[in-house]
Amino acid sequence: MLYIKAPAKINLTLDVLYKRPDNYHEVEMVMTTVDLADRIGLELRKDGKIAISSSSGIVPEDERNLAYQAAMLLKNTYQIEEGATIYIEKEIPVAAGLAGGSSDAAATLRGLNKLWNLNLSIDTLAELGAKIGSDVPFCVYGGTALATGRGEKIQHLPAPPTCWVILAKPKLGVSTAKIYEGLNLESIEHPNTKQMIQALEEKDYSLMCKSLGNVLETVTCSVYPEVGFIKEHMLRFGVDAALMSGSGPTVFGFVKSESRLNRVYNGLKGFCEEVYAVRMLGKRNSLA
Ligand SMILES: C[C@@](CO)(OP(=O)(O)O)[C@H](O)COP(=O)(O)OP(=O)(O)OC[C@H]1O[C@@H](n2ccc(N)nc2=O)[C@H](O)[C@@H]1O
Ligand SMILES: Nc1ncnc2c1ncn2[C@@H]1O[C@H](COP(=O)(O)OP(=O)(O)O)[C@@H](O)[C@H]1O
Repeated sequence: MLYIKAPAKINLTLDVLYKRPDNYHEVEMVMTTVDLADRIGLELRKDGKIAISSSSGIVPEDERNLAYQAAMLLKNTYQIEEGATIYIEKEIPVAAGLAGGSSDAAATLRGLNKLWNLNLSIDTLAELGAKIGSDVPFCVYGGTALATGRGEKIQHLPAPPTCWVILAKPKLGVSTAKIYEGLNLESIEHPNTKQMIQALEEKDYSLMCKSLGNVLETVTCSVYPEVGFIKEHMLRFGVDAALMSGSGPTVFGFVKSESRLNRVYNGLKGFCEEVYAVRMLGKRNSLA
């Protein structure tokens, strides 16, 4: 069995520039991977079938699964006769703004590239990934990047300064499409993407904290007040900065010291079931 790690992402910034004629939004986002990851196991099948099984209980195990779509895309594009059984050990909360499905699809592309001896470059895998979802190309590369277009154009950036990341997910799932739809383009408060990039280049922790911003946050908070409630409490318990990731509902916060990490973690655990304390990953994925 071949195992591939599929890490979650967080959005350090998420800006929307305009709505495109194809109904996607033109975005500008700084994204980075964190050490909260699904594990994808891949096994060769001689019968040509793609089969999915998952530890989650809630993600679909058929053609709706993004890992299944990734496998079929590779199989059809390169006329592969072999198949694969794909085991998904789910650690990343589902529909949480952490790109769990996209990361599973990206890991499947990287893994099957090896299992089926395709020798495709990472850029080719990222290009294919864009056909599955806007976040898949970033997840193919991992690390830290500026994503533009509908999210599929990737420019690599330096890793963020080291710190702890606390993630808290209220008990609800969010539809990304609905949140983008709810955005009022006239009243957007744009984050300072350039300043965030400068913070990464200079490894300036406090500038990174100051530059966090996500235009979807107010939309999700107005539909789900729990998200704002969690963010408020995270800040009150002592994180240096906090923000909702992607379309939500997960909120992340940064701290430097382990003692503060414990205080925030324990405080949040009092009323939120799903809380994680992880490190940024920093490093980009290599080919499997
Ligand atoms: C908001 C973000 C931020 O990283 O992440 P999540 O909250 O999903 O993790 C992404 O833009 C989500 O990317 P992803 O989840 O891959 O989206 P897709 O499957 O491509 O699109 C789902 C739907 O979201 C809307 N969408 C997505 C991307 C984009 N740039 N503009 C959009 O309007 C469209 O309505 C689309 O039909
Ligand atoms: N491998 C997968 N893991 C998680 N969700 C998946 C997967 N494949 C398809 N999905 C579907 O994709 C939707 C979004 O899930 P996910 O990628 O976890 O969230 P987000 O887009 O908020 O980051 C869910 O409704 C889920 O049913």
